[in-house]
Amino acid sequence: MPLTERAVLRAALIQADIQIGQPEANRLHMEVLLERAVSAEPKPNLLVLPEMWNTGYALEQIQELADPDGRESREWLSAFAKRHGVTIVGGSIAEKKDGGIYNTMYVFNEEGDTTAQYSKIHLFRLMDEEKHLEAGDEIVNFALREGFQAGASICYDIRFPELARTQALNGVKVLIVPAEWPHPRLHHWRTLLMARAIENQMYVIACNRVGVSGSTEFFGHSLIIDPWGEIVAEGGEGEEIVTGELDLGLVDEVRGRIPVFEDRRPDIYRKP
Ligand SMILES: NC(=O)CCC(=O)C(=O)O
Repeated sequence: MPLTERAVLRAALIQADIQIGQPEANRLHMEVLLERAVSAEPKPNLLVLPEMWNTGYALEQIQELADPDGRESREWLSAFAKRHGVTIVGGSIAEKKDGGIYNTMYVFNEEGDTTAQYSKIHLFRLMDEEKHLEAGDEIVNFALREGFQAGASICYDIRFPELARTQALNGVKVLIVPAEWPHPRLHHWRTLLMARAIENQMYVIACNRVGVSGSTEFFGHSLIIDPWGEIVAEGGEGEEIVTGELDLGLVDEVRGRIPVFEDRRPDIYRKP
């Protein structure tokens, strides 16, 4: 679908490798990649990092490695957002809070203010998350631009269509998904993200890590999918910055073309 003169948002997804259990090395590496992203022409206005970028899945040591109240990660991301005048969806980090560890996303606006905080609500048993982490219990939406609401979702969350649908019903036009999603489930990753975009007629922006951790290989394939289900950008399997433009008018246009939200029958869905 051709872009018109309408407002666009330029997104850059930081498809990075992550060193397991090395928060300082990971922050320094992310800084290099973020600097590279903002020096591109045209400059992006939205940066998205992958899931658990500070520690990776170092769950056995997570009590010692997690960032207390996310303070260090937040200070650094906030300063970066303000310095470069960009919005940052800070992937997620291992955050130590109230005696537990959460898989938490922070969002910063162009002034560096925190505009949202979301803790992953569906913990992934195949990677032992439920043994070491606490689940969040709140759905989080936030404004990226006036009239352009985003919904937070982390990795495994995309297997639960109720979440994205609830967000769409509450005005969300773009779903943002940091991930650490490995082989051999590339087909699931691409299909689920595509389905969330098409069924909810929303943009989906998903930033996955690359690299190997123990016997687990992460495949990247970060994606920007438009509300019609077209792929705007897709990464390969190596480290890279995946960029693409979001046409802020396209969601309403697609929702007008096929009026899915008007044709829903919630009265019937509730019947046993
Ligand atoms: N980090 C995750 O939540 C991984 C989810 C995943 O791999 C899946 O298949 O679901």
